Amino acid sequence: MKIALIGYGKMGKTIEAIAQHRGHEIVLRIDINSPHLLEKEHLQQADVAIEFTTPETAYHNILKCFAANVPVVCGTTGWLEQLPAVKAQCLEQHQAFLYASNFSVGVNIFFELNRRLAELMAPQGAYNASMVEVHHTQKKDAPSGTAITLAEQILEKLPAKTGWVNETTQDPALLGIVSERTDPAPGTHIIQYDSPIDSITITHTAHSREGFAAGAVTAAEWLKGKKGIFSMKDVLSL
Ligand SMILES: NC(=O)C1=CN([C@@H]2O[C@H](COP(=O)(O)OP(=O)(O)OC[C@H]3O[C@@H](n4cnc5c(N)ncnc54)[C@H](OP(=O)(O)O)[C@@H]3O)[C@@H](O)[C@H]2O)C=CC1
Ligand SMILES: O=C(O)C1=N[C@H](C(=O)O)C[C@H](O)C1
Repeated sequence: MKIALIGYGKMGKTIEAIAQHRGHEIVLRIDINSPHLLEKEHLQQADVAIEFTTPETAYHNILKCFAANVPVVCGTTGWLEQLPAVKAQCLEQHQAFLYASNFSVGVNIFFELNRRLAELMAPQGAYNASMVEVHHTQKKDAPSGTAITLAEQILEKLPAKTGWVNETTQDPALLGIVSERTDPAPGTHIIQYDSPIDSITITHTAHSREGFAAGAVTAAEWLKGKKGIFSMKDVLSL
């Protein structure tokens, strides 16, 4: 498969190594210094584009892929307010788009555990839910995209919580998400349910970026030749 890498930073380089190891060819490496490579005549060399850039640039890059008729796998976080517009454009232009706040198999299983745990906790008024996410100091967004996905799942299942805040809170109606930045930290997410009697904690710890990158390559392999809007739930049949 021919892959265009949009964003050639920590994730772009890890994806390159895994994709090449699996026999794929990287036909374009696009970073902030090579915006001309986002034009149709270059992008259409690729079977699929994998986009890991910045919150400010993801939206524009994805629309460039649609314009070139290239399916796009996107892992950039911190631009969720533009996601509905991207999905609308994808459908209108009959394109293919797969977004995940986290591509690792482990986190996608953790998402299922989180949903089920919140469901079990819904009638248990004695417990208060909270979250901690830990990432490296170069991370631009907080809370992490993964933390927002986890929070949305909890809000869907726990009627006691009506919103989330990116700090500790004494308000029982709010889910507090604490963001810690330290090095090295590829990504840790901790969900806690505390009562006066006991606590339940579930944790996912990434040991490197390999899981995210391998998942993104798997998603690209899966997306090639498809049209529509997809997620890792489709790829992993969860
Ligand atoms: N969904 C998931 O599983 C994961 C998502 N992420 C997310 O992926 C994103 C990237 O992470 P990471 O690789 O660690 O970050 P990096 O900062 O290491 O890489 C981002 C890259 O994007 C480049 N870039 C900036 N603007 C543009 C542009 N307009 N066009 C093309 N490239 C551009 C940057 O170039 P320059 O350095 O020159 O500015 C840099 O090389 C983040 O949003 C992060 O949260 C990260 C890990 C997993
Ligand atoms: O920026 C990162 O590094 C990561 N970002 C994603 C997120 O915001 O959730 C996924 C992973 O946690 C690493």
